[in-house]
Amino acid sequence: MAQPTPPISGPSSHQNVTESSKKPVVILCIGMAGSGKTTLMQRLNSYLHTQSTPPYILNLDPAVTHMPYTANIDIRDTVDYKEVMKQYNLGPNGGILTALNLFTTKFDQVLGFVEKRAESVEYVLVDTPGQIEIFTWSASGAIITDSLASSFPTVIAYIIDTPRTTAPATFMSNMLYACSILYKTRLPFVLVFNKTDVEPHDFALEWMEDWQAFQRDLDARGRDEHGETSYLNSLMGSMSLVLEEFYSNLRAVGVSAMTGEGMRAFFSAIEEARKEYESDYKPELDRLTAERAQQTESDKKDNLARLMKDMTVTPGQSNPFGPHARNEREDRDMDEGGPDSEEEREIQRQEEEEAEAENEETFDVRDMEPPDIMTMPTGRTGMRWPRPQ
Ligand SMILES: Nc1nc2c(ncn2[C@@H]2O[C@H](COP(=O)(O)OP(=O)(O)OP(=O)(O)O)[C@@H](O)[C@H]2O)c(=O)[nH]1
Repeated sequence: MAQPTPPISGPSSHQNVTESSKKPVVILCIGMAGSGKTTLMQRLNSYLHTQSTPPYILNLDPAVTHMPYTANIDIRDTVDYKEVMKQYNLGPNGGILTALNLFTTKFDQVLGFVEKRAESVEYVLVDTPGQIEIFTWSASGAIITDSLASSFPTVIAYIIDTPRTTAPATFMSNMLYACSILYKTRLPFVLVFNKTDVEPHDFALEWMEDWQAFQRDLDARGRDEHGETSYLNSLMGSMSLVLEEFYSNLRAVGVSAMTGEGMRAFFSAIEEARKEYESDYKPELDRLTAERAQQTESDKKDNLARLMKDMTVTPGQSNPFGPHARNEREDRDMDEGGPDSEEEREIQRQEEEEAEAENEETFDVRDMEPPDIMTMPTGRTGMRWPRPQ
């Protein structure tokens, strides 16, 4: 497991930034309901203020009733999820999801605002809906995550309620969920064991580092009356072995949103995750973008080739443009200085004569002196102008 070392000083000390790392790091706070996302957001916000690097804050939870910090952009200012529930006849989860969908349609504008502040902020904090699956398994959640990740170094902070994860089964469920989010987003990941003021997270670190320790604790708690391990325990034991690989790619930190403990370790882990974004995620993103651009270019060429082929007629086929495709004929006429058959030349001559005659008439009429109405002779018709030829 990747263990961050506490930094010498706070986040403002990251002076040796490269050109690309000048962009703010987006920290997406994701976690089960009640894990402490909102409280942690408040703690991170106040910590960053003490470090003189106030963050830019986005709130994507339309149902949050009490927010102990002020968000720069708040979904609740755009969509009222209760009104959405009423209008669309939805339950609370449907209302939250629809509100998020509606907000996502304007997310390019949100990105624009964040980009405007990119030079002046180091961190963008994003709070997500309490119902974790609304964000992690919805199309709008994926669009928001991808949009942020394609514009800024983006890191997932997966927040875990430590006191409620001491049971091996709960721990395993939580880790499997984290694993699914990691594989879905492929973004750098930090496991944040929150509420360490109530329960230190050492047990979790031990379970993650040593699957046998997990197995031991599992066995100690989960034997039946005959002293045998249950099927579920064997399954979890096997899974912990499988998850070793997953753990080895993670950073885990313990924090207390309540007391502020662990903030330096948290930002140190975020900095490592940012580097991982630059070294792993960004090149892959650039490669995919280049690949897509190349694909679009080759699609364009294919379409053009197909179009040209469609316009070229084979003998016996009718062609609305005559014996040659229209553009081909025009090109040929221009290249060769005009039509080559006697008939075509005659047609062209007639056309030129007609055009000339027309021009002359127009010229005559336009260039004549306007008549003096008073001296104009009037005849039976009263009109002698223009002068008859
Ligand atoms: N002791 C302790 N309590 C905490 C800590 N962080 C959060 N809490 C408490 O946990 C409860 C849930 O915290 P929230 O911040 O509302 O959690 P949330 O994940 O935003 O909740 P949802 O909005 O429902 O998803 C609150 O009662 C907090 O006071 C912590 O570090 N230590």
